[in-house]
Amino acid sequence: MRAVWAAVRLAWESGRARLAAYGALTAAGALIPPAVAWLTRAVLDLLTHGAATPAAIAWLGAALTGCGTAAAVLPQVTLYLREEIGRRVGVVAQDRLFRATERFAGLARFEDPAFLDTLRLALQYGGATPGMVVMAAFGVVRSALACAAFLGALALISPWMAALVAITAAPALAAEIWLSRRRAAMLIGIGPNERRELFYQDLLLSVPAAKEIRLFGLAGHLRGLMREQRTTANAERRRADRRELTVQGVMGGASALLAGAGLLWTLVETLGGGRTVGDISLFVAAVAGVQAAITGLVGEIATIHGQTLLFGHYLTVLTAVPDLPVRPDPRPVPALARGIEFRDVWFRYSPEHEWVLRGVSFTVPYGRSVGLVGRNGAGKSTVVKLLCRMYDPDRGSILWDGADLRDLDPAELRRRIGSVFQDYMTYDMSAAENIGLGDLAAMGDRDRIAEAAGRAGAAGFVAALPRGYDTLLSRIFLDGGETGVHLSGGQWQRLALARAYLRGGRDLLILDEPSSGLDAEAEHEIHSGLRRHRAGRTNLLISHRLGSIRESDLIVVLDEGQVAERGSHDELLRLGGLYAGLFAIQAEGYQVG
Ligand SMILES: Nc1ncnc2c1ncn2[C@@H]1O[C@H](COP(=O)(O)OP(=O)(O)OP(=O)(O)O)[C@@H](O)[C@H]1O
Repeated sequence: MRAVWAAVRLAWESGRARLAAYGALTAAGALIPPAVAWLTRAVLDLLTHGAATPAAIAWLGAALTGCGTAAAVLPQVTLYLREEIGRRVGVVAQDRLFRATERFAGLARFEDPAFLDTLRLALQYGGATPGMVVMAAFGVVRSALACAAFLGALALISPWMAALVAITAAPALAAEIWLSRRRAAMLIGIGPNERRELFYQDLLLSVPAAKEIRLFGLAGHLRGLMREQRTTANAERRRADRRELTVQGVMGGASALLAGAGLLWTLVETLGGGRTVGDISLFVAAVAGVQAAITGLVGEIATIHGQTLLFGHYLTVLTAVPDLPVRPDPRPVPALARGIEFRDVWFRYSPEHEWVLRGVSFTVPYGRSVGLVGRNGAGKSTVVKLLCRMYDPDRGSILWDGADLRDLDPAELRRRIGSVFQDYMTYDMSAAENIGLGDLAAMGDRDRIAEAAGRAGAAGFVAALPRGYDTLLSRIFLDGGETGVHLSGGQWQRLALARAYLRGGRDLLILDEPSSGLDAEAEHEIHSGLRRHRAGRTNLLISHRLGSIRESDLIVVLDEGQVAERGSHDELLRLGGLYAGLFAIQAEGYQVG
């Protein structure tokens, strides 16, 4: 009932007048068939008893014509309203769902397969279900009204028959509810298969994957995996369809037999003189009408039941507790004055995973540049994600001028940080938008965007694009009928850097492998720029290119989730440990002969 109520409220909030009009027209539509049956009976009885006056026939004819016209027009109007209500509810439901996902300040929810299944079902059914539930609820009212009107008419002729028809509806209702519960369980059960099928579909059509798929000849293999998921899901759907076919077939057959028996009985009674021709006409219409109404009623109730089970996933997402606890009265995030400290930080991505950070402690002092180095998988990017509070440490704390990040509002914290992530985004948007997304306030400020591009070494190639900053950087969309431009990896990386530069005077700049895709000349240029930009700014630079790290005020060496060494470049070389070893290997690689 909670889900039904939530769905109705959603529809109501999406447009009250439309919903009220739909309700009124539905009720009117429900009463037309019984009215027609009753009027037909009156016409037949007047004619067969020879008591018809022209005036009476004219009134009855006019009433029948009115009913016929309404019966012809109302379905079109209600259909339009139904579609319109569905569209409007869909917009509101989608908006609320995505707003709800914005409450997940961290990343953990999006890495939880069970939650992703729920999210997919919420997306799939959240928009359509409220409309369907409300329509079905109106359908219940319409069918109940029609049923009551026909049963009333039938009861006037034969109370026993009316009672019998009403009683036989109970098993049909129970059977339909059972079926709808099974169907909802089936749809939930095949959710993971459908999500995997979508994954293979996306992969097969994805531009970044296209090269490897073609070169390695993976298309057939992936298509097979996709079909496997569809076949598994289809087997479940087929089982549900067959179950419904059997149950509904038995129920339908039973009601047809009942109707036949009732008709026979009335005909026998008519032969004995107990009934009029009008009675027979009303009886036939009433039995058909009651059965249709009960079938409708049962179907609508089953729809409500099944849809609300699925709508439960939408409500689960809407009411899910945030993944990162945010204090109701978070402390303000002051401008950084002393520095950021990792204090004995332990972290793993979930209780099933190994520890990634094991007692990490170091400080990024205010105004200083810190380099973070280590082998692949040492935990460097994890440090970055924790700094941006995408996750909370399991033990220990990260302190912003002494304040635990857990006590700060993540959104406010992030406003103070500029960052280039290792897996930076490439947006299928214009060059200006690709930079402007770094600071929405500067999106319309072409001077600031151009300045950030200049500092990231992107101004030259952006200016050479067909429409400069307005060039669409995408080959998957058209821009005014023209295809966009495809950038090279290094060019994209410069735009990501420009995005970070656009955030300008943030308190902390984080650069995770900002030059990994650049050629030697560009890397030199970017690092000269970075050196100037980093000077006097609090920043953390991660790079495997130790040449770019060496000028950091402090270098922290991570090894298997622990701080193995720390010091300046010269100190670490003198130490002769991991850093010195890695540096020597790289330096050796640049020696000739
Ligand atoms: N989202 C995640 N879920 C589970 N495990 C993860 C996730 N991200 C990273 N890991 C694991 O955490 C460990 C550290 O990864 P991290 O990306 O921090 O390493 P890194 O030092 O940045 O490596 P690289 O130099 O290769 O970029 C790895 O073992 C990785 O498998």
